[in-house]
Amino acid sequence: MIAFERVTKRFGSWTAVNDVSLTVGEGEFLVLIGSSGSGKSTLLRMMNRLIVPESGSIRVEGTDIAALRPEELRRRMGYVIQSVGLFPHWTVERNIATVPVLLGWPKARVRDRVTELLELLNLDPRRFRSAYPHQLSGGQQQRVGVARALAAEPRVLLMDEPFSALDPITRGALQGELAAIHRDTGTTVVFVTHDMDEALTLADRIAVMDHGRLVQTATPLEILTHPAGDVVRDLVGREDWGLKRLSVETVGQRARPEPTIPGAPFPSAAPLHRALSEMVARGTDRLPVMDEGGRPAGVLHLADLVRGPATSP
Ligand SMILES: Nc1ncnc2c1ncn2[C@@H]1O[C@H](COP(=O)(O)OP(=O)(O)OP(=O)(O)O)[C@@H](O)[C@H]1O
Repeated sequence: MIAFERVTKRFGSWTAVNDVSLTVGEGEFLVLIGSSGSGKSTLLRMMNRLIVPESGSIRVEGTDIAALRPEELRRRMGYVIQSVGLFPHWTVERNIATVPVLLGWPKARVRDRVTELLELLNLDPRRFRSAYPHQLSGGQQQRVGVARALAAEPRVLLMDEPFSALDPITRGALQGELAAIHRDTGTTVVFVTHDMDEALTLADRIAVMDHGRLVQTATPLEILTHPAGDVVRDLVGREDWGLKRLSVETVGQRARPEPTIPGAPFPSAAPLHRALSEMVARGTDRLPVMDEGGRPAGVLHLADLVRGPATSP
């Protein structure tokens, strides 16, 4: 879907991105992570030609983007940034409709799409359609920003620290909404963050950057169990490594196929660290598990949380 081959970008004598090769698969959720100044945003902005590399090639769906007009490329890619960047004198509806209007969609189709997106992002269309950005909370503005980026059904969504200015509750809610949108639409997502918990929650694969170089690209579980070096180890953090380890596997992956037991059933899709918290809260060492259809799906034992692949902080 997106292929970087030996891409380098310099600003004067500073090499912001250094000889990076990276492939993002169709429908993949790739998270770029690294310390401040490591080159994440520069790498992301090269995907929609906001920044042009010195050398190397970037192909999107097989086409070298150097051969495409930037506007054409950007209309095919949604882009969400931390500061949202909504047009202040436009209503929510007009903000979301920006690209569909540019593309000449009929009015009724634009209106239906805005309604659909507001509902998808949990914003009541009756209340928010005609509101102006300054009348919205930060979380609501960010939801509108995501809706706007999705408006013309882009195949790629580029997101640069989109939720980092939000409080933890709103941030968690938006992460959940984004994960659902990704699952339901199959949109390819490239997401920049410096928060490892956010990366572990959202990513199919995590690409770790350090001083302009790509130091590891791997699944969340591999990043945790086989970090490529101290840079990755430090990003993961050594203190609550065990809880992070539990956050990348689901209850369903560890539950035993046993007849269910009394008690409120716990969802099999939930991460294991939530099950641990639930056991502590309930004062129990076993939880009945249910699948997405509400059917019994075995029992999770406390002992199941400490078995599994070898660990490596
Ligand atoms: N337009 C520019 N002119 C000069 N230097 C730049 C420019 N843009 C980025 N840089 C430099 O390139 C390096 C990488 O910047 P980039 O924004 O990609 O980092 P980042 O990993 O996204 O950082 P952060 O997490 O702080 O946003 C930094 O040292 C930055 O100062």
